Amino acid sequence: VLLDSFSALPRTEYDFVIVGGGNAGAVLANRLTEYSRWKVLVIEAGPTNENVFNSRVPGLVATLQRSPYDWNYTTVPQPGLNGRSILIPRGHILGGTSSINGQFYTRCSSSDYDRLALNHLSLVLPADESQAERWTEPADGHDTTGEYDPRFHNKNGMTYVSVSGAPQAVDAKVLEASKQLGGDYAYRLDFNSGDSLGIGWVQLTVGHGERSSSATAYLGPKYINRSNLHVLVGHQAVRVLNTTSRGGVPSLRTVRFVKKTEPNASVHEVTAKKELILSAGVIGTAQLLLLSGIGDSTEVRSKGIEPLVNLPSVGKNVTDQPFLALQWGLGINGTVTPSDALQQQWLAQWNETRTGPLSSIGHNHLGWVRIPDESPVWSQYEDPSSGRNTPHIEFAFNGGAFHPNPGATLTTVLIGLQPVSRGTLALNSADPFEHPLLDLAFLDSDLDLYTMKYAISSLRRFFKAPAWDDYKLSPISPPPDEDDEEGLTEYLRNFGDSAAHAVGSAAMSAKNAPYGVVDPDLKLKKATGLRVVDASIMPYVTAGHTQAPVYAIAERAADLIKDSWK
Ligand SMILES: Cc1cc2nc3c(=O)[nH]c(=O)nc-3n(C[C@H](O)[C@H](O)[C@H](O)COP(=O)(O)OP(=O)(O)OC[C@H]3O[C@@H](n4cnc5c(N)ncnc54)[C@H](O)[C@@H]3O)c2cc1C
Repeated sequence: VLLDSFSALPRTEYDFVIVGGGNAGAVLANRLTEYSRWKVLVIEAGPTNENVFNSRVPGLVATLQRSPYDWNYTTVPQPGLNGRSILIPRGHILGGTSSINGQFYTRCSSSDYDRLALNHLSLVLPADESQAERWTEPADGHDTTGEYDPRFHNKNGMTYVSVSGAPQAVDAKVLEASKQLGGDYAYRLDFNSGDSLGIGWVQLTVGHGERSSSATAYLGPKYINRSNLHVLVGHQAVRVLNTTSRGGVPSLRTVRFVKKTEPNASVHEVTAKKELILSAGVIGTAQLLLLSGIGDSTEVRSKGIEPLVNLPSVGKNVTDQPFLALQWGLGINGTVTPSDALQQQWLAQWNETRTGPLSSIGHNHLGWVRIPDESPVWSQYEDPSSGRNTPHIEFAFNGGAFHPNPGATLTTVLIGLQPVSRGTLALNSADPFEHPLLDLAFLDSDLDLYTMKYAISSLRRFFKAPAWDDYKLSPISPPPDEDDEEGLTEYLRNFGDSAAHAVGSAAMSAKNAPYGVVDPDLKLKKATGLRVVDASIMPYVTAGHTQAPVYAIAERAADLIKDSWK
């Protein structure tokens, strides 16, 4: 049941209280209320996703950033980006970041999951993740034979996943170049099969032309209206409280929260009889832990907060992937430049039939490449990837127009998938409404710089395939040549950005490890009553986009929680 005021809550004790109705939180809300005797409350800071039109239309994704549905975080000045501060979006809406993200569905590699599989959190690809997936046909209903491998997909899960339903002229070029070059660029029938290397068709969390988020899938009408589920939107958790009077191991089952629009009005508290679950995301979860005195005791005390659990790893180890967009002009006649009139036409088509360019996101292929084993870089650095089926870099191609003719420009996105730079999240102050200090340490490591340079040169090699000849591609604001090491470094520092895949601020570690925030069963170390389930628990970023791994973690966590209490 969706609620927007504390006074509408019938009780202040629930079996489970989940902070954050985001990508992971919505999964838990659904799975834990499958037991009708368990009463579950979700506290979500953002508004409901219902009737947020731009979140429903896949192709309007860019309009959700810097909107009321985005927390609008900014990093501190990044030395690796020549002192620039960059925007870090996060979903501030039911469904969390799955309601505002790019909708790419990338499971990453099977060895990424093996590496996450510390003891109990044994994620099996695709078993755990596939509970999330509801494979469906693309919006345009085209024949998808040869565009994915049905052996790896599940039609009976929750979140719609489909290949793109809006073809572009550039698609044929990408495939032809892949065929001509082979090797690193060979066609991969399905990069969500556990082996992701090569170039293949994108898979998107889109069903019947609409975004499928954790909110539309796991909190759709037949779930959110369960009488044992209350979803309180517009309320922000500000502190976790210790309810043990006896001293000793803290019991962290009570959470304090306020209505976002009236932060100085009443402060409310609810208690979980069984567990309090933090699913507030890589930024929200770590900030809430620190605000509660859970973190490095000296650091929290310096902000005027009484230390509660000394866990110095809270807010450390934050890992995000560097990103670079490069544009290429086409030296041919007959290209299409998207205009307002075209956009209106596309919108009308979407409104009428849920088809057309806005039923997709502009990227129809992704490429996944490894830095070769014989690269001299490996004599200096350890390979940060989880295994030999795992890429170091990703390319995405956006052809600029959904038309028989190509767009006037081709945009390529490059991502360094396995960064070794590690950042931090720290409190700015004890005020829960002040954004934390977010330092993602982009391009601090020389290996991360090398990886991005490798991505640029690999992309240039791809564009040397004869398939591209008749497009007469010319780079717009191009990076310097390969042999200009310093110029390339400067270019990356001036134009590098975030892929928005941060993880690791409340990382999982082995049970008796002297570092880490949660045990492999995702319970907070040195306390009882509290689990963390979201992207913050990932000690490494998986080699791809992070929503599919978050679904897998949340589904697995739901099973662990059910096993503990049923
Ligand atoms: C712009 C963008 C594009 C992306 N594109 C892709 C993509 O195409 N494919 C992909 O796989 N991944 C993508 N990602 C990453 C991916 O979506 C996220 O890693 C993932 O969804 C995170 O899930 P989560 O459950 O950890 O957090 P979230 O989904 O962010 O959930 C956290 C929830 O907690 C709420 N919250 C936070 N603090 C509080 C508090 N104190 N009290 C109450 N509620 C609180 C938030 O409002 C939010 O709803 C993208 C990310 C961004 C930002």
